[in-house]
Amino acid sequence: MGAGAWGTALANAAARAGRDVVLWGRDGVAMAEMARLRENRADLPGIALDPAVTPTGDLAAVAACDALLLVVPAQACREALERLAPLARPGLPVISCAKGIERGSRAFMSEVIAEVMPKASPAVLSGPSFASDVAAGLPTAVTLAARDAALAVAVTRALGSPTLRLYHSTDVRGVEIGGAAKNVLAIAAGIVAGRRLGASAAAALVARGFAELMRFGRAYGAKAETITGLSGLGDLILTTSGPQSRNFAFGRALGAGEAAGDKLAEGAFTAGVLVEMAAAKGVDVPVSAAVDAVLGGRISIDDAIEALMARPQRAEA
Ligand SMILES: NC(=O)C1=CN([C@@H]2O[C@H](COP(=O)(O)OP(=O)(O)OC[C@H]3O[C@@H](n4cnc5c(N)ncnc54)[C@H](OP(=O)(O)O)[C@@H]3O)[C@@H](O)[C@H]2O)C=CC1
Ligand SMILES: O=C(CO)COP(=O)(O)O
Repeated sequence: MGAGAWGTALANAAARAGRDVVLWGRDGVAMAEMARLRENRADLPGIALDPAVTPTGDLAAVAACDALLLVVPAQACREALERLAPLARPGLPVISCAKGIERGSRAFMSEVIAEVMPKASPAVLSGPSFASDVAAGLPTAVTLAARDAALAVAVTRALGSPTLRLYHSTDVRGVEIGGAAKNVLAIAAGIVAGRRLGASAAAALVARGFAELMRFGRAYGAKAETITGLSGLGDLILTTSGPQSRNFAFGRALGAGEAAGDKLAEGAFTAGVLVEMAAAKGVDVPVSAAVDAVLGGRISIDDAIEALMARPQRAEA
């Protein structure tokens, strides 16, 4: 469910793993066009759809599947699931591939799934993986987590291929936290690049960003090995590395004083709720808080940088 860049890339990846794939998008006309062209021209131009992928706007075709990959933006997951819920069978594995936390409810995606489809079996797929890389069949490794260990292994087997390697885990919360938080930190890394603060500042940002990701993860029950794994450190490295990341590109435009464009930057939606959740547990997340304050117009970029540098000296932790 979700026929954007990542949904289309995962459809191709699943087909490459030998699955028959239904790719559902909410715009029936666009899906008919995708079926005719055998390409997602808007979000993944130049990549042919695998013959085993069937684009559709018909939700009933989704409900008939053995497993569902939920690949709409985090803030849209609840609405998408509410449309599907009346048609879905009990026990349907629902694998969240979105990277974010729901605003207002402060719910992680597995919690949204459990609320809207209490009889489904939730799982989460996350890790360093640009849609264009996965769609092109470049070697990629991600984590698949489900509280039900057997489900995590089964999905790993169903989606794994010579170019997509999945590691299984039962640390659902840890995998969700890494995917959501790294987007906020990627915006910060982009701002550093856009402001031309230099390679040393960029490295310091990633290291201190990782420290706050660790603290936040610990407070919300993540395992340390998950935060240091593919879905945490791995994805943080990828998305803070350059403008192929939309979150980084969004931050870079902000830092350079340019218009940010209209591509999805999940970190802009997650920053505020992440900072609220950190405050609720007394966790210090200065980089994310600075991003949130800049996005909210409460501080200028230059003042935010100055404030980060002027924080009281402390032991490194
Ligand atoms: N792109 C990437 O490299 C990766 C992305 N992700 C994550 O995957 C998620 C989706 O990202 P991505 O595919 O790249 O984003 P895109 O912007 O490319 O696509 C989002 C898709 O979701 C659809 N959509 C939006 N709102 C709804 C809704 N309420 N109901 C149904 N469909 C909806 C959009 O439809 P419409 O066109 O009609 O608006 C669009 O097809 C994000 O959380 C992202 O962080 C994770 C890993 C890699
Ligand atoms: O999550 C991603 C790669 O793992 C994609 O990052 P962006 O959404 O910043 O492009």
